[in-house]
Amino acid sequence: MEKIAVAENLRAYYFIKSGDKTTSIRAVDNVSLHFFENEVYGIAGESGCGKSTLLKVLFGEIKPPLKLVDGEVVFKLDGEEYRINSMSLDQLKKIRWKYVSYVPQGSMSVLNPVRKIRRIFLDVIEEHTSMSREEAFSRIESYFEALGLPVRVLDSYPHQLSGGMRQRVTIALATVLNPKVIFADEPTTALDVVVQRGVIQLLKKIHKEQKNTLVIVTHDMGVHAHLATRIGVMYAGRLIEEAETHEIFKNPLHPYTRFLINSLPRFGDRSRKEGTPGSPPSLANLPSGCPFHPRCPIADQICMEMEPDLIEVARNHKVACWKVGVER
Ligand SMILES: Nc1ncnc2c1ncn2[C@@H]1O[C@H](COP(=O)(O)OP(=O)(O)OP(=O)(O)O)[C@@H](O)[C@H]1O
Repeated sequence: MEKIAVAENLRAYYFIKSGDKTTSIRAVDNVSLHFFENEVYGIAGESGCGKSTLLKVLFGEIKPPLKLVDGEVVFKLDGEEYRINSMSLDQLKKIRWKYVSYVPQGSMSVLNPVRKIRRIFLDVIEEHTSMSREEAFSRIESYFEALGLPVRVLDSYPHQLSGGMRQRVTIALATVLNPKVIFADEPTTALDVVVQRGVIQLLKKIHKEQKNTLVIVTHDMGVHAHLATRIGVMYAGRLIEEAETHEIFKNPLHPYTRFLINSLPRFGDRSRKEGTPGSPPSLANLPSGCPFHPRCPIADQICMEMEPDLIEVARNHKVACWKVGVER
């Protein structure tokens, strides 16, 4: 399988000024990963672990107070290399939508409230292709039909749609030009379970037909189980475990990953699920050693003192934990 994007040693911090003091929030800290062509890569972890920030860095959307302190992201698109963190906004615009697209958290932010949906699609197609207006209209309608979305939605304004339909329209918009890579940030959050299922089916359908790379951020391990080929688990701005999805669920090695999986409700099990005790640390003031140690049931002295590296402990299975192989 070919790699379509490689990120090395990413460090991205928010620098917050208050008086003459500047606090750095280390939202992404030394993250290296890659994505293959035609895979679904799931980024998991609780709220505040740095998932959305990582997605922004991967997409090249870095604005103050966020700053890329170290590392770079390289995409390989149609045989050309793109070092996106050193590209100008104009250069980035040329690859966005057509090659790399982004579904941000909250579907309203990308849908212009004063334009009908058809017009919003037309704007994107006209800006990024040389299609005639007629071709664009027919492309939009046939894409809606292919995705099983009602064509009448095209004549609505965003606020006239339900939250679930808006989210599906946002996903359709991000994929209408058949991009090679799609980044989706919490696409199912804040939707009820039935609507969530529709959004997951839509993402699956698009991925199956377009064979692009989908990178999906969600705290919901159930969504990852349904969609992802591989999963990277984030904690305190770091990648702490990465493996193929079936391996993560069958053999989770990091105690944090086990917590995430154990807190998933199981079919037919009505017992109350235990969440992970405690909450993630402040990224402005991390504990010493392994950042998970204050919440970890198996932490010992070394975990309090030294941070473990992310290492490959089995084929395609990486974990950052001192205790792996010592105690399960
Ligand atoms: N614009 C910002 N300015 C300052 N700090 C920020 C900003 N955006 C995010 N942060 C901080 O960066 C850290 C990581 O946030 P991020 O949104 O990346 O996490 P997340 O895992 O995606 O969580 P969520 O699902 O809640 O968005 C958090 O501590 C958050 O408070």
